[in-house]
Amino acid sequence: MAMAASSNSEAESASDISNLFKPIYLKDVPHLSHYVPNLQTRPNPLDHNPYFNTRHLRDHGFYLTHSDLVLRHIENDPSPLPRFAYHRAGPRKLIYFDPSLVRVGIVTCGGLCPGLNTVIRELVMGLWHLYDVRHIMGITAGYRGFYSSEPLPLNPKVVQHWHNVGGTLLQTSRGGFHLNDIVDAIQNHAFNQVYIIGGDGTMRGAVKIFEEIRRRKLEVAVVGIPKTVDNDVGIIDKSFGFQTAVEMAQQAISAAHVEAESAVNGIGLVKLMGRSTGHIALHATLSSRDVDCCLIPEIDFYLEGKGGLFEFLDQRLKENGHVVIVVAEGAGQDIIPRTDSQKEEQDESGNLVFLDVGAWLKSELNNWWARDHPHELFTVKYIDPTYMIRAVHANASDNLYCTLLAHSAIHGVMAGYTGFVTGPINGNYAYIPLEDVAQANNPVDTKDHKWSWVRSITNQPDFVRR
Ligand SMILES: Nc1ncnc2c1ncn2[C@@H]1O[C@H](COP(=O)(O)OP(=O)(O)OP(=O)(O)O)[C@@H](O)[C@H]1O
Ligand SMILES: O=P(O)(O)OC[C@H]1O[C@](O)(CO)[C@@H](O)[C@@H]1O
Ligand SMILES: [Mg+2]
Repeated sequence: MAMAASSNSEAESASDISNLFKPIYLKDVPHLSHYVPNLQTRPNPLDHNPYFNTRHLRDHGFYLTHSDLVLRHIENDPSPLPRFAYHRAGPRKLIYFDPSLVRVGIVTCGGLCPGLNTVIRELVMGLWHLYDVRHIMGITAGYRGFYSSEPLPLNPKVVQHWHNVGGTLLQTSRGGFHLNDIVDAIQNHAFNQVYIIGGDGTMRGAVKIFEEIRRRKLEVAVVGIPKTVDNDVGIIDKSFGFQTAVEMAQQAISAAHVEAESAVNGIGLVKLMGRSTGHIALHATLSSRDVDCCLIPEIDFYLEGKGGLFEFLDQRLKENGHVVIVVAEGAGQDIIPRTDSQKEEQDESGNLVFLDVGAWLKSELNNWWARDHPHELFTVKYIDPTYMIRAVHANASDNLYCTLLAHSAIHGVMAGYTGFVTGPINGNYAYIPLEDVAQANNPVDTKDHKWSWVRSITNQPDFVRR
C-alpha cells in the first residue's frame, strides 16, 4: 500500500512540472534601428572606465546580450496562461549613441513619491560618469514643461544632494499633455534621449510620445521609469518609494492605536493613499499588527446590518475596548453620497476627484454610536497623514532601488532600445515594452494569500451579504 501511494504521488509530481516546459514568448522592446536606417554603433565607454572590469568573465562576459532574459513567472504555473520573458537590463557591448552628441531631457509627472529626486540624481550621475554625457536638461513641472518653460541644466554638482530631499526638485504637475507641442519641443531642443518618470497616466502619455517620435522617424529614445506611491503599476515587482510610504504610515497607525486605547470605546481611524489599489493600506496593516480592520478599494464594504462594519466594530469594542481602522482613500467611494457636481469633478489629468472616505466614516461612526449607544462614551480620532507618507525622501532600500532603476534605464537607452520601461521582475531588472506597462494595472489580489493573511489577523468581515 505504502509503495503504491508513494509511486502515485511521484507520478503526480512528475506530471505537475510539465508546465515548466511550456513555450516561452519573448516580449521584445522596440529598437531605434527598427526605424532609423544606418545607425552607427561604437564600443561601450565602460571599456575604459577604471571602476568597471569589463574583461572580467562571468559565463559569457561583463556585458549582457540580447539572449539575457528575465522570466515573468518563475514558479511552476499550472494555469494555461502563456509564459513570457523580457530582456534583462544592463550594459551592452555596443552602444548606439556618440556620447558627445547625446542631449538628454528628464521629466517627472503626476503625484509625488519618495525617491523621485534620487532617480533624477542617479540619471545625471550615471549619464555623466558611466557614459561621458554632458548635455543633460531637467524639464520643469511635468509634461507641460516641455513646451512652456526653459529646461534646467543638470550636472553632478547640481544634483549631488538631491537624494536627501523629498518631492521632485524638477517640480511636477498633472494635465498639460499636448502631444504635438511636446514632440515639437523635443525636436526644437534636439533631445535624443528622453527619460520620463511617472505613474500609470504618465506611462500612457509616454506611449503616445514614443509613437509620435517613431512616426516622425526621429532618432530619439524614450524610456519610462515607473513611479507610483500607490504601487498600482503592473508587471514590475513593486514601485520605488512604496516601501518608504508603508514605513511612514506606521507612525500614523501607531498614533491611532495610542489614541484609541487611551479612550473609552476609542476608534483610531487612519486614511492612507491608494486611489484604485489598497497596497499601502494592506502592507501597513500587515506590518503594524495593531489594525483591527483594513478597508481597500478592491473590496466593497457596507456599514449596517448582519456582516457589516458596525456589527464588527460593536463586537470588537466589547472584546477589546478599542479599534484601529485603516482605510485606503479609494475605498467606499461607491457608497459615499455625492452631489451631481461631485460625480463629475476631475483633476487636471482627468482622474475622478475622490471624496474624503475618512471624514465620511468618522461622521457615520459618530451617528451610529449616538443612535445605538446614546449613553456610552465614544471617541473617533481620525488621522489623515496623506501627504506625509509620500512627501519624504526615500529610505535606504528605496534609494538603492532608484539607483539601479536609473542605471538600467541609461544602459538600455545607450544600447538603442526605445519605447520601453525598466523595472524589477522577480528581483531582476528587465526592459518591458512601454505599451504593456501602460496597460497593466496592479490591483490587490483579494483571492491570494496576502489578503487572507490580513483577514486572519484582523478577523474582519468579508462583507459578503448572505
Ligand atoms: N491617457 C493619457 N494620455 C496622455 N497623457 C496622459 C494620459 N493620462 C494621463 N496623462 C498625462 O500624464 C501626466 C500624469 O498623469 P496623472 O496625473 O494621472 O498621474 P500618474 O502618472 O498616473 O501618477 P500618479 O497617479 O502616481 O500620481 C499628466 O500630465 C497627464 O495629463
Ligand atoms: O493631491 P495630488 O497631488 O493630486 O495627489 C493625490 C493622489 O496621488 C497619489 O498619491 C498617487 O496617484 C494618490 O494616492 C492620490 O490620490
Ligand atoms: Mg495614476
